Amino acid sequence: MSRSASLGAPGEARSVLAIKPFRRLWISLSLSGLGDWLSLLAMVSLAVVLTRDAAPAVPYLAVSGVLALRLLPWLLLSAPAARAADRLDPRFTLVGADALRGLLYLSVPLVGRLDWLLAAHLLAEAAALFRAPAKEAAIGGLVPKKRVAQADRIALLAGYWTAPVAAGLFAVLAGVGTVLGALAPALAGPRADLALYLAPPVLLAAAAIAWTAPVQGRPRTERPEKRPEPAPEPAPQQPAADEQPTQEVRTVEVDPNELTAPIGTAETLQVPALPDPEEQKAKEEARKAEEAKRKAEERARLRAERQAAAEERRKARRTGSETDPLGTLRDGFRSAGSGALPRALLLGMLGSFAAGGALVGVGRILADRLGAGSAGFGVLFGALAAGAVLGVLAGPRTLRQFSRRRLFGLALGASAVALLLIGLIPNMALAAVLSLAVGAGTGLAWTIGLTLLTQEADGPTRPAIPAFAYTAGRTALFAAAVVAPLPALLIGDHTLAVRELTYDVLGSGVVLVIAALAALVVAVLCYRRMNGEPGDVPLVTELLAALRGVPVPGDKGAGEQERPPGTFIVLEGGEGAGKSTQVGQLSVWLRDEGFEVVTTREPGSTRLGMRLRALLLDKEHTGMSPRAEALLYAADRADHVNEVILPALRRGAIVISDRYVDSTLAYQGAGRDLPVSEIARINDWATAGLVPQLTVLLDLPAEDGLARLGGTTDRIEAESQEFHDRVRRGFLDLAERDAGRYLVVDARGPAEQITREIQRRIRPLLPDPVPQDAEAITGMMPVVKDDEG
Ligand SMILES: Nc1ncnc2c1ncn2[C@@H]1O[C@H](COP(=O)(O)OP(=O)(O)OP(=O)(O)O)[C@@H](O)[C@H]1O
Ligand SMILES: Cc1cn([C@H]2C[C@H](O)[C@@H](COP(=O)(O)O)O2)c(=O)[nH]c1=O
Repeated sequence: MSRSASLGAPGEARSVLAIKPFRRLWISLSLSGLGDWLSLLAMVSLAVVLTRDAAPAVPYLAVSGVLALRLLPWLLLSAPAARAADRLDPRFTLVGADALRGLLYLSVPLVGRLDWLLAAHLLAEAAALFRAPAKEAAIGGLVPKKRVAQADRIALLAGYWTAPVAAGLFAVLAGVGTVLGALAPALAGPRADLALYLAPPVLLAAAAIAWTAPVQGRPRTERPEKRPEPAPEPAPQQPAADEQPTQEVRTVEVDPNELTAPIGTAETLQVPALPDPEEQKAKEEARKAEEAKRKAEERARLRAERQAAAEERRKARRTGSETDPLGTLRDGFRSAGSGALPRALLLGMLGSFAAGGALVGVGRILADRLGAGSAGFGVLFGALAAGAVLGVLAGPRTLRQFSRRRLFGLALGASAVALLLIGLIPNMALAAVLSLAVGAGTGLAWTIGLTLLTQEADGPTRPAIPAFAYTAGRTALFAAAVVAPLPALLIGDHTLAVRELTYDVLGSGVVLVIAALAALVVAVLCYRRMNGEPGDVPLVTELLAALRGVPVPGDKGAGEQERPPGTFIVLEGGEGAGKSTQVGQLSVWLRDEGFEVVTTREPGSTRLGMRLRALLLDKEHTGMSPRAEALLYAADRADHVNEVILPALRRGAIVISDRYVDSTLAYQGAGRDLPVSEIARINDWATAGLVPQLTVLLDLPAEDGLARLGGTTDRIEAESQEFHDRVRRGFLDLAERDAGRYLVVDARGPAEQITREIQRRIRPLLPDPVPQDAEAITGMMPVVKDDEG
């Protein structure tokens, strides 16, 4: 199955990053992302360090508070912040927000008090909310319109590849700080931890680079959408007030024709001096009237453009995870969460993020209990983030031949088991390795889940799915991280002693065990929902075959041959039922979805078939013996399967055939009154047992279908009304006997409605999503940071 190229393909990323001004902005965004992660780690760590000597409950509450301050402002204040940021200059906003955050985070270890830590963290988080719309505006001003989507995605990636890097740096510096503290007591203490001072310079560097990036210096609300046509004659006078660019636009190194730019100067008429004052006055008045009219038109055009731009922004807001997370969640649950499969996918994805969130929430305290302090937290966090990135990247390539749905459930289960072991075995090295596994399972499940969820969604709601999933995932992760320290506090730490053996029961460990068990239940539920039907190939058989890269033996539906990987769909029905119409509609839809689709029909889709078709339908052969007729149709089919259908299915294509075996069973069996079982046997042999996964029967009274055809009739169409009635009943009998394989549709309805009904039935049969595209979708992996995702 072929799929369209992904936005995130490396070649495309390179081509967007080749735009120098954007590259500079991207470096700034990446540093800002790095600073985000570093500051989160530093604040959580410092909160624990500063409260070490307080009552035992305080460190837990402090960690919970720090994490809550990352979640709540984003959830509740993003929309008003975005509205305010729309009025600000994007460059100043980017620079100001990062510089302010840098200074705030620098002040926190210097002041060294929990109350200031929380206040500064809140202010910094609030400042960060202004960055998302500014970033959006900046990107729009730096790259050609057609590249904006790619640039957005690449900017988003900056938000999560930086996570493991930040955690690694944090762990190393925290380790170095510990060693220095041991060597020189003056360098010990909460304020001396080097890792706490890393975020500020990184954020300040991000601000400095954003300052030098040629970001278009105008608020988003004032950015015109289109470059105007140059005026035919340059005007000597000033344009009207609302035509003036609000600020000078800096030159950027991209194709100027593709960029947005300010409205140009107004056009005026050159008026030659005339000797006759009356005539001159009349001409002057006409010129003024003309000019007033032109200005009014220009103003109306500008107003319409602004309204359209504002409307576009409002629409974007509705799905904007960064600018309206609450709205995104509300709309997303409504559109993506209906149906058993989407619900199971969402439950699994959010469950695994919540489990990962629990690890983030108790990670710092757990690392302390395991004697690894800030460095240990950095390692746990880094392993979790690196695992998630690996899971996302490897997801599409993992066990390509294995069912994605089963793999989704298995990835969730593996992640839950790894978390369970972290909770049960209090060992830092093991916890680090297992955190990597938790992250990888979560990342893998995320990739698969998001792709399946997108595939399940209806066309119009589809584009909003990644933003929704990202917002929901991030909310689940942070909500779990905020809550997790609280039960850990209630449970407390205990030591169990059985003779000489002791076992440390850590409150944070118990929380992880509880989270893991909940995640395991979710994994089992999802696996059962995803696992297809009874009679499917057993899991172990499929897994072993996928690991060895060989076809699955004994797969359901295999006849004399192994079942090819593609999908075989047949449309059946009487004359004029609308089969060709629906084949056309379905192929357009599926090609749009990125699948390779082969449409075909019987009789007459091969060279031999064309000759057979001519023989069969030619009225010259009226009275042909029914057995000869059945055999000729079977002969056409044998050639058709061999030449067209099987090769396409082996390539993994979706084959949609207009008529197949059931037509012979209905026409020659019921219509000509031949024994249906004998015809079935002949056809089974002719097709080597190839049975479609789905047969759509378009059911229509025979006279209605024949009336639709009009014009001349062929040998079969010209048969009596009774013959066609028997054919119709023949089809309905077949459908009744094999209901699982059939979809019977009332073909009297409008064609569009029929298409939708068939689409609903086909969707679950579609092949598992294939890698390349999944990468485009999974660029939305939720991350713990805020604005770049
Ligand atoms: N749902 C529908 N409602 C009304 N007219 C329809 C509908 N679907 C198709 N038609 C019209 O009916 C005629 C026959 O449609 P179509 O060729 O798709 O049917 P068919 O089943 O492939 O016919 P045949 O049996 O000849 O292969 C065409 O003119 C088509 O535009
Ligand atoms: C496959 C098949 C077809 N027929 C009949 C049904 C139709 O009258 C023609 C095919 O023409 P269409 O308009 O292209 O559908 O052939 C049949 O009698 N038996 C068959 O197996």
